[in-house]
Amino acid sequence: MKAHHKARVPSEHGGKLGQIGLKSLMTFHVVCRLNALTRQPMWRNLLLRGSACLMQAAAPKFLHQRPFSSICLRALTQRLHHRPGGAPWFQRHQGPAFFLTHKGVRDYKKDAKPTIEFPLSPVTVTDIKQYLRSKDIPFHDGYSCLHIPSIFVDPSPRKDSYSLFIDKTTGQFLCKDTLVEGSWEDLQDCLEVMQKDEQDFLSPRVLQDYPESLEEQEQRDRELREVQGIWSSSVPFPDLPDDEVQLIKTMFQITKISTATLKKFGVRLFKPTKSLVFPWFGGPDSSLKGIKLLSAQMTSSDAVAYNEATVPKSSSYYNLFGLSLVNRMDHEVVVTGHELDTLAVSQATGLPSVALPRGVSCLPPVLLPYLEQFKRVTLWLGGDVRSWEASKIFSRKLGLRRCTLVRPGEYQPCPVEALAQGKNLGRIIKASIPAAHKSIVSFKQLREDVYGELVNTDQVAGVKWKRFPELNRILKGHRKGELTVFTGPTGSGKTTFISELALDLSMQGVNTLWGSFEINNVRLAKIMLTQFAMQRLEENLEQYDFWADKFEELPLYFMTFHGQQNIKTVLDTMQHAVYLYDINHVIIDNLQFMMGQENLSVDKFAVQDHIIGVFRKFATNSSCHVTLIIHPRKEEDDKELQTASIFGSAKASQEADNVLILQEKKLVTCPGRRSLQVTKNRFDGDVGIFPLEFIKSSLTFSAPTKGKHKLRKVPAKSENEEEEEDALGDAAAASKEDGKKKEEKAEKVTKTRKNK
Ligand SMILES: Nc1ncnc2c1ncn2[C@@H]1O[C@H](COP(=O)(O)OP(=O)(O)OP(=O)(O)O)[C@@H](O)[C@H]1O
Repeated sequence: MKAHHKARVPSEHGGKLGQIGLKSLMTFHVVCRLNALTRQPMWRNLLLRGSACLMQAAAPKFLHQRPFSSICLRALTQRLHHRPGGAPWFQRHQGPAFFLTHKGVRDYKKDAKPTIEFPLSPVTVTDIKQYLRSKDIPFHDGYSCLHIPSIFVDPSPRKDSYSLFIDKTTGQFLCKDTLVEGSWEDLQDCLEVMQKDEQDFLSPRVLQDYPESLEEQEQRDRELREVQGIWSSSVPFPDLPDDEVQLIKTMFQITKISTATLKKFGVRLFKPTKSLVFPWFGGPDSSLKGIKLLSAQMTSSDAVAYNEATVPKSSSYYNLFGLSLVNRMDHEVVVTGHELDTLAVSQATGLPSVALPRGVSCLPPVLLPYLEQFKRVTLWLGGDVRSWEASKIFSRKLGLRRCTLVRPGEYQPCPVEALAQGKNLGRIIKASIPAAHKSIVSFKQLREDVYGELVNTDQVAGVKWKRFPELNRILKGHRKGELTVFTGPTGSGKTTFISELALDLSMQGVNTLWGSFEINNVRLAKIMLTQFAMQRLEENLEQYDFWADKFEELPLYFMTFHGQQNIKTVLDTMQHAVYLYDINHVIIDNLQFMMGQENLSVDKFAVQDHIIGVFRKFATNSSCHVTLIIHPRKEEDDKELQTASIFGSAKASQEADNVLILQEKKLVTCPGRRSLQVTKNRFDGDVGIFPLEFIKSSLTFSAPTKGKHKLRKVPAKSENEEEEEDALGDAAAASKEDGKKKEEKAEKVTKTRKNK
């Protein structure tokens, strides 16, 4: 059971399910409108407003280079399978609009891809409250939302129902009675219309009843059929023969979960793939909105590895599993990171429990209204450091004062494991610690944290790169809350390298936000997709859809800024993305382009220092890693870059936790020889350098193995070059122990060579 949590991360592309017969499920790509906990889309015409934009990799405009307005801000949260030759996304959204008549024409679109706006000037909770007061609208100040009486239901029969929730951070609203939702501006519009026409309420039909396009309808129907098809051919546990139930329970290592619990939560078995089926019931009629399938597989170390797949796809699967069993009067809930954990908590404690749809990777704000009723929320997301970090971040969204956290550890694994080990789950929950912490703490309060860091050193060191083992040896991993400064000579491949570095992390579930100020997002996507597919897709166009579909699955988001930007706008957008998508890594490429050229002539160092300070603060406060690409000072042809070569004052390297330099060996006759040098590593001090081999066809930099590297350099190199490369190779291999020494050796060799 050790690998239990690691195993929970859904396999990159659906894993086993895809291979063993659920092909249609895995390749099922639709434009869907089934975010049915909340979805009755009422989206304002996004193209009317906005400046900058967040965009997910899934957006077809991103992948297919369609013309689009650069002024909209949208985060596409739905899957979209768009084939070249198909109708461009923007055409599909020219569907019928509904017009409200005040202030001229205002159109509401039935948008098949719900988009989340980032307002020009972000709304604050004070603005919302002031506005509500000015309109004489009573409100309750909730944890994450303000609650007001719904304007979409007749107020006369249900006077005290505060069923409309306004997100305090974004202003996004949801009426839980009718499932009408929209932006803060949408709500203001509705209120204005209502008051102008002296109405007590608006019919939700006004905002919902307009036809969707044929294509949208077909896709939706297809998806529903898929959900219903799988559901109806799945068997409820009580209907299965005992020996089969036992077999399945053993397979999933849930022998302690009773059949009664599985029945209570409506879990079924899909026999063709031996998958557990978790239903998503939602909407006012509690109908079936989607399903999650979970398959289990034994690993070589006798642990169980889980693979999961959802319909609709994970980016629009908004099921808080267990919510349908929660009573309106329940004031306490245990939030888990997995459906099986929710079964375990419920069975062992009788407490209401819900599971997050995408585990520890994110808590979408769209779910927050459903958690408002709880006065106490216990977050027990798993048994590893990642779950612990996620619970701290999620508790901020949920409101610190009502949250308590179960600290993972040897004696407190994830709930289903705790149940298997015969632990007292009720006691563990009772012992959970308050999320709100005072700013002055004693060692007594810290000692558990310190102990946790000592026993989980590997997890604390962060996410390991799969393509850059040498970097793992030096930096130990990619950690939240750090600032990395990356530099290298002009045109040396900084963007290309960081693109692969970030891609590697996002393939391991690190939610990533790109701010590419120099090259446009289509070019960037092309580079990343090529690196992802590890081949020239130009020559294999028939494979494009295959790779694009997989690429869409990555938690990658892009700001659509280009060229000079106001730092506050950039920062607001980053903050917004962190709230919406639990971003863990932001890449700014590059500082000089973002600052713009005109600034450089004023007090460029002061401006740069200010910006670096702002990013540093953001990284720390948002527990988010920021990678900042900075152009070097004027490069000298015959000199390697040093930390001091970073453009500006010393602030960049002082503030940074990590300083990385892409070195280009100018004197080496063979072009393209690059190496990556780590000159600062605040985590454990190890520094070092290792060679990179650029593979042009795949645009990848993945470091060659030492043997391979040596083999390659044999024929056409001079003695000195060989000597130098040996030094670099050795430095890489031994960087764990004595990175500094080897680096010196490499430098010495280079210097000797130059002097000659
Ligand atoms: N090691 C390499 N050898 C040869 N060509 C490379 C190498 N790395 C990247 N390139 C190519 O060099 C070009 C410039 O790369 P890239 O834009 O990543 O550099 P950069 O350092 O970010 O540039 P800039 O200084 O303009 O920001 C691209 O066409 C890329 O494919």
